[in-house]
Amino acid sequence: MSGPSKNPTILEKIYAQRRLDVEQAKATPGTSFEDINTYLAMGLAPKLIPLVPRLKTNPSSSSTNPSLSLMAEIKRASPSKGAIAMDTNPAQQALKYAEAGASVISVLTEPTWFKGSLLDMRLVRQAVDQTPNRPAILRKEFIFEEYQIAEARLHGADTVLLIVAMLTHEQLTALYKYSCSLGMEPLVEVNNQTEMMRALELGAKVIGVNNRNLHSFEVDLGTTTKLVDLVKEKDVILCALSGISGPQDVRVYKEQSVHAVLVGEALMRAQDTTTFIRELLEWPA
Ligand SMILES: O=P(O)(O)OC[C@@H](O)[C@@H](O)c1c[nH]c2ccccc12
Repeated sequence: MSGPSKNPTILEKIYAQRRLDVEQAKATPGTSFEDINTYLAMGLAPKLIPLVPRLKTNPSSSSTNPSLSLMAEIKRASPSKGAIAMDTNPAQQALKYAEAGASVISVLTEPTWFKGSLLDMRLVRQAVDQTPNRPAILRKEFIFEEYQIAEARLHGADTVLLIVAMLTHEQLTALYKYSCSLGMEPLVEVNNQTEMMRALELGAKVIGVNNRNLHSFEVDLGTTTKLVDLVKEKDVILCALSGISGPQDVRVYKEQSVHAVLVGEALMRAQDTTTFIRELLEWPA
């Protein structure tokens, strides 16, 4: 990302803070990059599952009229909404997501604006570990260094988010390769046509279109729709991210052959998570 600007956007602010956080973690005895690599080499990271096949199965995928897959997010708070669900227990919430049929559980690990942590992600992973056909765990984070990817793997992630808008071509390529080398196909996030072209050039197999512009916070569900044609006939799993609140939103994406939706706030606020998920995706009871 370009240097500090006078009126930094929220993405720039988070990025600047995350750089400091990562420097501190790397300088802390016990969590240096060398330590993390040693732990990984010792085989201390929990076993992973591959993202692509997991995204292709959901409670309706064997029916004649299959629905989309769900990436369900654990999100306590956000910079645009403030507190969302401060008292929700991530492990309990994750179990509900798993039992309802989510393919992926996304866990925000950013502490300052999203009030998340690596511990949240680790406990989510432990909670769903023994569930049948467990969901893949996504580290939802602002990633700019290999260190954060190694950390994700050690703490039980199966995949990580890479935000194209935040990374130079060199960074994006290196981080994508590194993540794949650890067995994790990343979710590559784009917000417009130029970014989509970059994701495709990279060879990304799972691409998420963020309907929320991370600089301005504006949400437009049509952002995904506009980019659908660019992945037609390609071996890419296309996911719509952000601002999805009801079955009508999902139905539109289904008609456009979007493969998955990532939902945070609406799930965190739902009174009855299980029923909400079934209705949202129009899955069989
Ligand atoms: O809560 P929503 O509107 O359903 O959105 C979820 C998710 O898409 C959003 O949390 C998100 C998408 N990309 C991100 C990058 C960083 C942090 C958060 C995000």
